[in-house]
Formats: sequence, C-alpha cells, structure tokens
Amino acid sequence: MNQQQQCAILTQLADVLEARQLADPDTSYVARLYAKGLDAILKKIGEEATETVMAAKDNDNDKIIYEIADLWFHCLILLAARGLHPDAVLIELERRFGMSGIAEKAARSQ
Ligand SMILES: N=c1c2ncn([C@@H]3O[C@H](COP(=O)(O)OP(=O)(O)OP(=O)(O)O)[C@@H](O)[C@H]3O)c2ncn1[C@@H]1O[C@H](COP(=O)(O)O)[C@@H](O)[C@H]1O
Repeated sequence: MNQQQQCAILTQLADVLEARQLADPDTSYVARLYAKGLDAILKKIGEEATETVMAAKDNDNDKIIYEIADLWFHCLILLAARGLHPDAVLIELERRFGMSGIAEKAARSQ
C-alpha cells in the first residue's frame, strides 16, 4: 500500500464517520455510538486499548493488528464527534517527526 492509498483510507473513513452523525442509529453502528454520547465512545476506546495490550501480552500479531484497527477506528469516531479531522493528528505527527524523517523512512522502506 502506498502513502496515497494510506491517506485515502483515513480521509474516506473520516468522511463516512462525519456523514454518520446524521444517520439513523437503527441502521448504523457509528450513529448508535454518537447517539449514546461521548462517554460511550470513550468507553469503546478504553476497551479497544485494553484489548490491544492483551493481544500484545499474548504475542499474537494478528490480534494486535485487529485490535489496533478497532482502536484507531474508535479514535476516528472521537475526532469526528469533536468536529476534528484526522489531518490534524497527521499534521501534529509530521510536526514532531519532521518531513526529513518521513522522506528518510520512505527511502529506507524501498
Ligand atoms: N470500520 C468499521 C469498524 N471497525 C470496527 N467496527 C465495529 O466496532 C466494534 C468493535 O467492538 P468490539 O470488538 O467490542 O465488538 P462488539 O462486541 O461487537 O462491540 P459492541 O457491540 O460491544 O460495541 C464492532 O461492533 C465492529 O463491528 C466497525 N464498524 C464499522 N466500520 C465501518 O465504518 C463505516 C460506518 O459503519 P456503520 O455506521 O455501521 O454504517 C462502514 O464503512 C463500516 O464498514
């Protein structure tokens, strides 16, 4: 997967999560979570973080990937619920890491 595809997944998912703010809770998991409120979203993030830790303690790489996908997914829901876009997080990571670091890593992975 190239960098463009990685960003497209985040952006498209963020768009879907934003649109789900107006969706029917009866037909959408995400709309149901929004309807339950911020505490329910935070509870899911806590659960998924704990499940990630347990997967790592079990040395189960497949489970680590699965649980981190759940964790990121629910963090994206939190961002959308707060009116934030994942770009803001990517910009913060870029600020810390620096563009030179990203270029270096990309070169190393080729
Ligand atoms: N990517 C995801 C996704 N990842 C994880 N999950 C859900 O997150 C939950 C993870 O919680 P758990 O592992 O605790 O499983 P669970 O016991 O079923 O969860 P609970 O019912 O207890 O909350 C599961 O219900 C998963 O189905 C997701 N649900 C939806 N999507 C995508 O998000 C978009 C919007 O989804 P809807 O709002 O359902 O249309 C669609 O494109 C979906 O494909």
